Amino acid sequence: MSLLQIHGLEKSYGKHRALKGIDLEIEPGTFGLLGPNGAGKTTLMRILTTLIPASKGRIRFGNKDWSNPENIRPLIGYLPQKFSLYQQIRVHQALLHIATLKGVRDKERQVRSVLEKVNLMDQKNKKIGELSGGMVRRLGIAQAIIGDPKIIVVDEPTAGLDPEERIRFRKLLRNLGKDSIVIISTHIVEDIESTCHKTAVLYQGNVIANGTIDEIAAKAKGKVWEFSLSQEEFYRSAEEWEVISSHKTDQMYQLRVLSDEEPPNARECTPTLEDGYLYLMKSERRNDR
Ligand SMILES: Nc1ncnc2c1ncn2[C@@H]1O[C@H](COP(=O)(O)OP(=O)(O)OP(=O)(O)O)[C@@H](O)[C@H]1O
Repeated sequence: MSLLQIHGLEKSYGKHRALKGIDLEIEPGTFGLLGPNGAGKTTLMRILTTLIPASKGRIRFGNKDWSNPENIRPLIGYLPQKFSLYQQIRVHQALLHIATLKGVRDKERQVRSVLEKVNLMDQKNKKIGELSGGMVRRLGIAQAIIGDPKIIVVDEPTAGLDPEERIRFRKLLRNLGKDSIVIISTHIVEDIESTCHKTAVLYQGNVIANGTIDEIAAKAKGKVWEFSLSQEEFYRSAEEWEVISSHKTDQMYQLRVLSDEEPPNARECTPTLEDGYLYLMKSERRNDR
């Protein structure tokens, strides 16, 4: 399957430059877009899904080019962050309607197949208003994958889901990545870690890192430490550290911190994606000052 190639992509809203020259090559599989609020993730996804045009730059997939959005739309499936459909319509009926809008042939078979993929067969006669939040997200994926799009774009996939639904939904995204490009945009690091092969980190309209999960995690190599403090020490000195997490064991507090220098009595840790991401953010913010 082809690569999705993004070159020199820029987007300005008036004077504000939301994307400042994005270069990315995305291969089949699950790909993460990670970044804080305002980094430009939604803007990039809206351009990818042809909802808005870029100000500059080029996107290509095989011999198809985004300068002609009509040709691109059948390639794309999109699950926006705030997805909803009429509450009174039944699941099966809603999907048939979407299949019609997408001009899909063999609608009944397609709808059956997507219902099976997202595990909603048992709910097919339920009204949308009767579904749980997790089921609505899965219905969102079902409508996105009708018509077999080659590129599936998912915004904040697990926002508002309970832990069990979150796990189920991540598994579904991994499965979709077996035969399409799945782009997942989020600021929830765990979603990317448990779903994606590769990820790009966006910050203020630029890609500041791009690589495998291990490569991004390794950005914090030699900077992540664990050590214990008594309760008294914890209250006195925790503020001095850039704490990633802390938990209490008996009378002690165990801290995981980011630090360029080795703290006293600390043990160096293998960085996770979250550590790498936090270190990248810390470095960028230091440069902004
Ligand atoms: N329609 C618009 N008009 C003006 N500025 C906009 C518009 N849409 C986005 N922006 C600005 O562009 C920047 C990037 O926004 P974008 O929504 O793409 O970021 P994001 O990474 O998706 O953030 P979030 O996680 O908060 O959705 C922000 O500074 C935002 O205020």
